[in-house]
Amino acid sequence: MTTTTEQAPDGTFTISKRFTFDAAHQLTSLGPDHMCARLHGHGYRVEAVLSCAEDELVPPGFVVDFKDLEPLARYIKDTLDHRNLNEVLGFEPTSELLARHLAHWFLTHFTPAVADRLIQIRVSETEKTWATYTLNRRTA
Ligand SMILES: Nc1nc2c(c(=O)[nH]1)N=C([C@H](O)[C@H](O)COP(=O)(O)OP(=O)(O)OP(=O)(O)O)CN2
Repeated sequence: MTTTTEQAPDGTFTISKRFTFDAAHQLTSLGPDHMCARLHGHGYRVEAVLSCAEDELVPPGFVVDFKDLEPLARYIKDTLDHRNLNEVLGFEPTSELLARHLAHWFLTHFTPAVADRLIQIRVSETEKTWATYTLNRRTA
């Protein structure tokens, strides 16, 4: 039987979109004995995660149109892709701090209709690792 809106369980919709870039970095504060203190590169993956309640969906049933996230792709390509992150970011470029940086950029460059739905930015340097920055959203 088809589930109608009235029969649907109470829940929250979440979407995510993945972006990729290649960059070099070194974590100089780790000290010379740590391999990540040496200049090296990663094929980075970034995921933006957005969420809203059912009554906040926009037609035809989107949290946000995936296409509307294109400015984040452009920022990543223009600013981070094929760069040395130590040269373009003003902080030690760990996955965690990069995730927070991208969340801040997202909140300050998207319209509220999109920015208000961001809940997480996730950054991966390798197949096995992810760092997540989760926004502390206050509910009224
Ligand atoms: N919490 C964090 N730990 C580490 C970060 C980070 O951003 N956040 N970054 C690094 C280095 O950049 C390193 O290149 C990646 O670390 P690691 O996963 O240990 O590297 P490997 O792929 O070589 O790991 P193996 O388990 O040996 O395959 C370090 N730590």
